[in-house]
Amino acid sequence: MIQFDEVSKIYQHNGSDLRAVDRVNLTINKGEIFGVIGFSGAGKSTLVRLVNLLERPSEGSILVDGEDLSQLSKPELRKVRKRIGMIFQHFNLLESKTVLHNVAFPLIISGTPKKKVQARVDEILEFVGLSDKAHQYPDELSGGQKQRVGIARALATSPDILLCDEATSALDPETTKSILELLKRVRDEYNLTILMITHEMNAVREVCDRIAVMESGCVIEQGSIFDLFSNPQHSTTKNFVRSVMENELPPSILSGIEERGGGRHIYRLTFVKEKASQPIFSQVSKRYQVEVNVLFGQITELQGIPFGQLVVELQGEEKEIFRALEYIQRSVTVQEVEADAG
Ligand SMILES: Nc1ncnc2c1ncn2[C@@H]1O[C@H](COP(=O)(O)OP(=O)(O)OP(=O)(O)O)[C@@H](O)[C@H]1O
Repeated sequence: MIQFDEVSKIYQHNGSDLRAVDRVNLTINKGEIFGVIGFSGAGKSTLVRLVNLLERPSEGSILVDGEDLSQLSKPELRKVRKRIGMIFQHFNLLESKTVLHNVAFPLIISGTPKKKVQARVDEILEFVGLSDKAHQYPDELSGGQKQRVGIARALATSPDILLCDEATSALDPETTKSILELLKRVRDEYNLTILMITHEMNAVREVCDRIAVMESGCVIEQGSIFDLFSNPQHSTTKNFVRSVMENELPPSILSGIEERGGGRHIYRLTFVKEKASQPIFSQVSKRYQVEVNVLFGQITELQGIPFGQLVVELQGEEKEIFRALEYIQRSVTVQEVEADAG
């Protein structure tokens, strides 16, 4: 478990304080894949580097499995760092060493006996699917293969925590997918806690259990993937969600309705799991004197679970519309669209 308690990192910039990380509170549970998303400069890299004390907090404390690493002596810290692996956007491999040597490196410097090194490297290269590349050099590998080496190296010392700093940002979408699947397998098979930072909403959507959104050093919103995708509160979160799911009513449709005038009863319905495929509208039309006009919608998957959003206009007498709404609300989340239509 990783706990951030009122953590700030303050740099000096042109003689004044720059709060790269600003009073952050976060709890990342054991075995969880936790994503931190934010635009460039939001403070994500600084946040992740605070976990293994590549940066020291200026204020607050970070507990790793209940232990405040900033209180440890240097030898103690070296020991603890073996429990925290890290992978990077540009892989940071030793170019003059083979794949085998790159993965063995953290084991060798921590004094692991030679026989054990060989066995562990074999095992971990097999896990990441690179057994046949053991004697090749990084520049003979694709980006995805290099990141697999990065992951193998990070896992060599059997850590409990894996920190991922924009691990898929240099990769094409297909390779990104395969690396994210590998990270999921890492969590599932080794029960690691994974903290990944990224500016790609697609990456967090694929693998994360929960996410935090950062802006100007602060965590502005956090929650489960479902919470943040179905009901983002902050405008920055809405922008990220929009980058992977068109969930706003297109202006052309909205202005068409406005031109027709009269009262508008437009709602966004969010369907999750099995409810995404329920024939709810035929039920509504049968039970109430209401017409359901679907304006816009899509069904997608979040972590393999159906997730849909529909924007509908309900037409009929006010009283009937409200009764119909009450019925719909028993199955799905309903929001009025006017609030975020602009
Ligand atoms: N060593 C440093 N000294 C001074 N300022 C720094 C230092 N490291 C980061 N910063 C500043 O802290 C802020 C947050 O930077 P950080 O790299 O953590 O953001 P980020 O969200 O990871 O962005 P990116 O994705 O572009 O790396 C930025 O304004 C950056 O310029």
